[in-house]
Amino acid sequence: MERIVPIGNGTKGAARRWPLYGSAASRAIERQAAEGLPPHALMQRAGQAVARLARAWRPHARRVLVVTGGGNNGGDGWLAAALLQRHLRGIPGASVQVWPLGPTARMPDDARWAWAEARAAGVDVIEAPTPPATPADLIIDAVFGLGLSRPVDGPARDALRWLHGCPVPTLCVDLASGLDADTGHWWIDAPPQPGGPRITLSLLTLKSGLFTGLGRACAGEAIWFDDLGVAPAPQHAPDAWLATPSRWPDVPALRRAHASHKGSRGDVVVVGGQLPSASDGVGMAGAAVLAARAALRAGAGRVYVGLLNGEATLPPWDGGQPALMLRTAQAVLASALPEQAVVVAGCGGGASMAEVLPALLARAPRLVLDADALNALGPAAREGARSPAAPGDPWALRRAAGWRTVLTPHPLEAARLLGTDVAGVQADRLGAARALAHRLGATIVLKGSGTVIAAPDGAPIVNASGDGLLASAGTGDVLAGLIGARLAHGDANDLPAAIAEAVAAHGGLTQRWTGAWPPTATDLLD
Ligand SMILES: NC(=O)C1=CN([C@@H]2O[C@H](COP(=O)(O)OP(=O)(O)OC[C@H]3O[C@@H](n4cnc5c(N)ncnc54)[C@H](O)[C@@H]3O)[C@@H](O)[C@H]2O)[C@@H](O)CC1
Ligand SMILES: Nc1ncnc2c1ncn2[C@@H]1O[C@H](COP(=O)(O)OP(=O)(O)O)[C@@H](O)[C@H]1O
Repeated sequence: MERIVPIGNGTKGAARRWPLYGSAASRAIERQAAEGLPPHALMQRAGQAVARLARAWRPHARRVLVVTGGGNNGGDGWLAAALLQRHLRGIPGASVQVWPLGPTARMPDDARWAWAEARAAGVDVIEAPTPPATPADLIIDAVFGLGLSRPVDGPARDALRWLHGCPVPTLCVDLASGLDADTGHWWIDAPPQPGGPRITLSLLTLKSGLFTGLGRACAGEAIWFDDLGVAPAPQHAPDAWLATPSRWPDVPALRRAHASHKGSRGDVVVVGGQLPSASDGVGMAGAAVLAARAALRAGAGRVYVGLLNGEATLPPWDGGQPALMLRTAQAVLASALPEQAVVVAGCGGGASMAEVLPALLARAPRLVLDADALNALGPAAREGARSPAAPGDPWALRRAAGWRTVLTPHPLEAARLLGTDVAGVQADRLGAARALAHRLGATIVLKGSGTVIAAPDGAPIVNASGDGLLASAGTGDVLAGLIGARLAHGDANDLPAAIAEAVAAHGGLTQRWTGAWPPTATDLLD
């Protein structure tokens, strides 16, 4: 059994990728494993793992309530109840109660066997439609796991609303009941915020839905994993990969590179940051400066900022980071920077972004598109790869030339590109990122809790670092700058993996934060 998140303090430790599986692949792995094992072996291992973690997490819990459903997730709960009952037997005041939601008569074989074990162990079964009045020190949520793929209503919904709002430490078996294993969609019409401390133990496989969408919000403070002694066969391809942690930027390696110079670290140019004009008074230069500062902080050799709106007066320098080279976007376009540097375009670009975007698409072999550059993408991008491509279609030209295009949308920007809404994107973030990657032949970084990095080929990567402290203006600009710096460092043959390093490092910035006040985007770069 291993703890997967939160990532330990050794964030610079060995990078490890975990395979993530959806429900179909998990079931296939389970079927194949079960064929080679004695009856009920997997459920026995699952129940043992649940009981072991429950005891380790809450060693002083005396009154345990196990809430079970009618499938094998419930079966895991029944067996854990049997084992905890044996462990607590004879301790004054100790009790293990099971509250089954719905009839136990039609349970699958494994679960029926576990139910019989629990009855034989003498667990107390609550036969009531309403939650037990007896207080518990620990709740085990074993209602739904892989088997949930539609909204929960009726008595089950009421019970789950009670369970999730309960201020009692709760261990979720496989998944918090209500969470979709594939997507991280939440199937209950009540907020997924846990009422008390909570952890989740994923069994057999790590499910994709645990790490993106509402997965992390529902799973609690830690996600544990027990593979039940099963190694998936190679034919079971992962649906995604969990990336944790990042070794980049590798400060010791930069220190050791005695023969290096600023040119060998690579150049980044940020094009964006609309300066306020006399007519509209709207300025967003700070976003471009944040991206540029992030690129510089992460070790890019030279960082330029091309600010938009030539009518306005260009600030002479950035007082916080005078090493940045400020100029107008027109000056950038008049130079060879689009060809030579990694171009990060869009941060704070506003409506002016549309004026420079066509030139950047046509000239920049390494291009990161964020924010207003995404909003300025024309119908060619929305329609995606056309066959045959219209003459001059920049996307077709970029694909043909093997140029690198990275898009970093947040869910609303992704929704605009896909012609859907935020709910549509969030309901299946892996699917949305894959769809955009296919459509554009580009690498997509779909931001949010469990950022998804998807290329046109291969399984997406899901980022495990970061938390709610990132939810403030400007942190996305910082990410765009970090991705720019990572690409400028070279050695990005595996583009999604290189981007995942930058995304993981970005999330790691909040992990280091110890201040009493939440950090601003600038604080993250101190
Ligand atoms: N069989 C085994 O040996 C193993 C089983 N495992 C456990 O088994 C789980 C999967 O078991 P199942 O496939 O039986 O699925 P679940 O137990 O997750 O769910 C199936 C049950 O939920 C009910 N249900 C589904 N959607 C509902 C809705 N919207 N409203 C009300 N009821 C609903 C179904 O009628 C059925 O009773 C895994 O998540 C895991 O916890 C794992 O421990 C691996 C080993
Ligand atoms: N709850 C969260 N958990 C993890 N990461 C988050 C969370 N909220 C925001 N982020 C991250 O913060 C960044 C916000 O980016 P974005 O929405 O573009 O903001 P802005 O445009 O203001 O900079 C993204 O990298 C996103 O993944």
